[in-house]
Amino acid sequence: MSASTKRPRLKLNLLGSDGQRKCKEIIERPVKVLQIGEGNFLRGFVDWMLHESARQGKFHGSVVVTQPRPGGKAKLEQIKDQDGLYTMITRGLSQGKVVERTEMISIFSRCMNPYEEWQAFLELAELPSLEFVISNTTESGLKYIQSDVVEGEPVASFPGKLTVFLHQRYLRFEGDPSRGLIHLPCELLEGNGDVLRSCILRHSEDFGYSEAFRTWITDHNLFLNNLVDRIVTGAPTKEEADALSKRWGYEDQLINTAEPYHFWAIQGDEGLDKKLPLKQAGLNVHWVKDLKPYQVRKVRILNGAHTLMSSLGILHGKQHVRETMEDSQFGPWIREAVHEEIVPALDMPDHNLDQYAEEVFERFLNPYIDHKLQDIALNTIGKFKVRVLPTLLSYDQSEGNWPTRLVRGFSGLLWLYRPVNTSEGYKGQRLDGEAVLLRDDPDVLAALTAHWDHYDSINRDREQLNDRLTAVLSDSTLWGENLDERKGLREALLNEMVLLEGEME
Ligand SMILES: NC(=O)c1ccc[n+]([C@@H]2O[C@H](COP(=O)([O-])OP(=O)(O)OC[C@H]3O[C@@H](n4cnc5c(N)ncnc54)[C@H](O)[C@@H]3O)[C@@H](O)[C@H]2O)c1
Ligand SMILES: O=P(O)(O)OC[C@@H](O)[C@@H](O)[C@H](O)[C@H](O)CO
Repeated sequence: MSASTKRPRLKLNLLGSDGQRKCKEIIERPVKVLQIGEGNFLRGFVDWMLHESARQGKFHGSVVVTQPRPGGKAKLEQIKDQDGLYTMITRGLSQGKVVERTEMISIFSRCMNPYEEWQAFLELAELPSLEFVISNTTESGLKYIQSDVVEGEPVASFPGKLTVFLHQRYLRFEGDPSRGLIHLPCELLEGNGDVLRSCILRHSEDFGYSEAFRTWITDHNLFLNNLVDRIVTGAPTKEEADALSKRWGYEDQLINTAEPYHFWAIQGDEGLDKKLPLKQAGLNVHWVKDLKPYQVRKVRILNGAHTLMSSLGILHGKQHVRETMEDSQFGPWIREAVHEEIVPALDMPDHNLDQYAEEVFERFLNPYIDHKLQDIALNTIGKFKVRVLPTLLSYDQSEGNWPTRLVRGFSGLLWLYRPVNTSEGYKGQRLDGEAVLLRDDPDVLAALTAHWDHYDSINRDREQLNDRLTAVLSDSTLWGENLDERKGLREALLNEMVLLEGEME
């Protein structure tokens, strides 16, 4: 048995009288939030924010945390086992300076497994103090899955479960308009609030609930579209956790880590900050009238730069974002691509895009995070279509020519994604000849494999390359349109691909 396993588990009674008093003071507050999801992100973002606001005496409530699916109750058990406590480590660069902060988060007053405590879960719906439902169940969790409701049995899906929960509340308070809840689904889907409301309305029809209930849902519950942004990296390495445990004298199995940057844009009335006092607690939370610019800004600049650097970086043997940003050629190239090609194409002068881009670069350079290009490259064709291609196409319209860096990034992606189907999956090739596993939709990879079939990269025939490129660009199932019809694009890409071909060893 290692020394660390002998240390006691984090519990309230290990904190000393002052620590206990501070934590209890928050834990014993009335339940204001039902949280669906116990993952790293919610604990490192929303719960951390609520705790900060509570600590400042602004948010007078606590959170009941529940798990969103029948499997994976382990984390919930761990939270229960630690009296709801966990340590949050914030670290990275902020305005050029290294930040490292450790906080004890004590916002959870109860943990509940709705699949084993269905009745108790429904009883929460009857709490007069309840005001919010917050979730993050990944893109897979926030969707309508047809199901039936059986008295006394839990519904599996998150929206299905919430429908029964809201119906219980509606009945208990006899449709009182003031008892509706504020819903903040944090899943990374455009119009996440609208998606949740429509799932609930659909389930309520399936479950045979009344029209009056549906009116109460629509008129007296708020479903707020919102955009979250923070890189939450979860547990530290085992070695680091052991070292921390030694220093603290107890073991925390729920240590969470995140970057200092945090941003939450919520489409809703600023007056709601009275109920959810996050902005007034100094947190980077914005109540906005129109979420779209924030979404576009994040997807095109942050995610766009990630997608742009991933294929070209992998082709050149790079592993991580920071390493790519620190490279004397790639670093300036990415910065120029963003400032000179992505930002101008957005035409959003009032949104401090260049400043946002600089913040993004600082986040990319976070010395504590090794963000793998391979992970970012997962499903890259679909991501490129949404995160980079619209910029490339709109730049063309406004400037009348093709942006050289985005074209280079696109050619890197096309060069890497010339798949060969092997027994280990579809593989591409780096410039040094090393094989790279390509992780994308099998249909996408099969289509690309067919387009590049029998391509002879040894003899370097420009005409043959031109033919293959024509086939790939014309495949509108990949790009949403026939890109070969875009004047001059194929020629621009062809020139870049010939250069890449020349760099192959
Ligand atoms: N970690 C980050 O930096 C970060 C930043 C912004 C957004 N996000 C998004 O947040 C989501 C969760 O990330 P995380 O870091 O908390 O991961 P995590 O693995 O710690 O948590 C995932 C959570 O989603 C639930 N879940 C997974 N599949 C589900 C399904 N099919 N139905 C219902 N629930 C399901 C899990 O039970 C768990 O509660 C991801 O989709 C990610 O894109 C993460
Ligand atoms: O999470 P993905 O796979 O959709 O995209 C990869 C990254 O661009 C993404 O994880 C960002 O780091 C994140 O969106 C920052 O909030």
